[in-house]
Amino acid sequence: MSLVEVKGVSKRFGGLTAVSDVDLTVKAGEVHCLIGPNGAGKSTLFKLIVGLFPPTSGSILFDSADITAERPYARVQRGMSIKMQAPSVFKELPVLQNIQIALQERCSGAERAREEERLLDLLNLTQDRDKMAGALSHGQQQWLEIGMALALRPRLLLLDEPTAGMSPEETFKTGELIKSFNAGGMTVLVVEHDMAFVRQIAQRVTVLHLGKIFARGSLEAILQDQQVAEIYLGKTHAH
Ligand SMILES: Nc1ncnc2c1ncn2[C@@H]1O[C@H](COP(=O)(O)OP(=O)(O)OP(=O)(O)O)[C@@H](O)[C@H]1O
Repeated sequence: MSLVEVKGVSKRFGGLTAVSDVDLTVKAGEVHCLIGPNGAGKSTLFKLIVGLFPPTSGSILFDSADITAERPYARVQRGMSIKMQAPSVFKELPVLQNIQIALQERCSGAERAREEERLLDLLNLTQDRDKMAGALSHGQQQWLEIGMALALRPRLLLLDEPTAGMSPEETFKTGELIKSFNAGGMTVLVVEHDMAFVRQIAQRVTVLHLGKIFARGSLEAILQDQQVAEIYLGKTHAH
């Protein structure tokens, strides 16, 4: 079953077509990675799916409902949760309070207390619960923000370059974290540059290039495609 269907979507900024007639399906229960060289249109497509931009043309379905005209908050209510590229935790507040803010809409009382503990444990932040979020390492801040996105118990978790600025160890831990959410049934769509990370987590991959779908399938199949290697892999190391 498809959870997200992007149908013939384009996005133009003045004379520039950032996303051009894209069809993309994210199946329920999969980890799907969106890859491609700089400027390929990945972040734009991501923002179209979460409703931060309206498409110039085309439609977007979530769980078979047409959400093309819906605002981001309505998409969140349907079960989407997003983590943008730069961490945006409340740095001047303790870790626990960041989690509490994220949970306040969904639960209260004893249930909230249980959820706080579950999330802190999942993110490996139990020891750091009273630290100011701004005092955490960059990787831990990214995890805290992923935890805040998870507080909504989304059906679809959308992550834009979740490993940006992370050490290889932090990147690996992030991959294991994503795999554990997915094992619990969550669908995950990730924009990512780091191919080792994509290999660690992706069940299916879509390659964007110059705003168009260039290839899709398993990472193994895509890596055997010479053209993908030329347009993407040759450049990714320079990123
Ligand atoms: N708000 C905007 N206004 C005008 N042009 C934009 C806007 N957002 C993106 N673009 C342009 O659209 C194209 C695609 O950009 P986008 O950020 O989606 O690519 P990307 O694949 O995410 O790149 P990167 O890997 O560098 O983040 C680029 O040419 C970019 O300059």
